Amino acid sequence: MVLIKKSFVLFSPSKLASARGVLNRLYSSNVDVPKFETLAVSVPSKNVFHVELNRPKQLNTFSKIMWKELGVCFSSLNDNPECRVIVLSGQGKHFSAGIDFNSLLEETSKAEEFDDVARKAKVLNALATYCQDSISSLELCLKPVLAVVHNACIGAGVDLITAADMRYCTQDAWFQVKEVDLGLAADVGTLQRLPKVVGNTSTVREWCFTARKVQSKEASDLGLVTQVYPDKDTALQQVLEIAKSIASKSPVAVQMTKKSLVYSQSRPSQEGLEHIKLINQTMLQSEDLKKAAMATATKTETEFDNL
Ligand SMILES: CC/C=C\C=C\CC(=O)SCCNC(=O)CCNC(=O)[C@H](O)C(C)(C)COP(=O)(O)OP(=O)(O)OC[C@H]1O[C@@H](n2cnc3c(N)ncnc32)[C@H](O)[C@@H]1OP(=O)(O)O
Repeated sequence: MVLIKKSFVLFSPSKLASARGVLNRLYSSNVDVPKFETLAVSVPSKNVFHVELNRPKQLNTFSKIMWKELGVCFSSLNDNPECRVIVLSGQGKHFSAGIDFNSLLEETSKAEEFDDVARKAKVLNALATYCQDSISSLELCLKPVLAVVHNACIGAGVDLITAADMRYCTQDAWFQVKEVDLGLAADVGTLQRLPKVVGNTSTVREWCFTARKVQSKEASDLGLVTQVYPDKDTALQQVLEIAKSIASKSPVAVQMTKKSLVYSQSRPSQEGLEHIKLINQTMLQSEDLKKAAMATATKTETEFDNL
């Protein structure tokens, strides 16, 4: 039960959730919200979009259509001026149980239609590209992506969250780079991004070579997640507050910050510095700089136009 001090009214969590749902629909009805079969997209607060993996019965496993829709979703949110920040979570019992085994078998068996190794390889290369592009769409999207993980986050789930900007989780969350147990080397981003996210190659290699479960505390201690919350509702509420704070800032500043961070993460500092100079020779002329500087100097609030 939650006490709302001003009116001394007691609201049950279910009433609060339903009030949140109403607000959610209110914002969603006024803006352009993409619709998908495997994802649920809503707008819980101004300029904040919430993308939920929406295959709860299948434990949010990655099917062919979900790979596709993730790419389309993040690309369309990148282009949507109303969207300034994205919260990513999963519906149902688990965040994600990784790739859908049935879909993996179906797609890899397409290579068997050919006798020749080069033709088979071309089919499998195209499959990896399809999945890689889906995951990379989070990184290419200029709007910060805040992932909220609960319970299991396995295989492709880890690929997905390591392409997000920030990660948060619940106490019951656990992570597993499971691919070696399936006789695979992970190939859609974990091996490239996880060592950079965590910054500890020895431990990351242990996770990848042993496929052991990494519990939320270890994930937090190692920096895979920024914060551990007691449960999913609390996690979503708190992360939404962080998202709202980001959404209130200049979208020019936020998006160019992401562009520069992503560009610089695998390049020498000097190249990153040249890159941001080129960006800012334009962006320093934006009205956002004047507005933000004035608001800071006068200790007032300001609003920025969508970008
Ligand atoms: C080009 C390639 C690109 C990407 C490659 C990515 C590789 C990966 O993602 S590797 C990881 C693959 N995933 C797994 O190995 C997860 C296996 N599942 C589990 O460990 C568990 O099921 C669980 C996720 C921990 C959930 O446990 P629990 O809550 O106890 O539920 P279960 O009873 O075990 O499962 C319920 C139901 O779901 C089926 N299922 C589970 N995982 C998958 C899956 N990945 N694909 C398809 N189906 C899955 C499970 O078999 C059960 O089915 P029933 O019919 O109800 O028995």
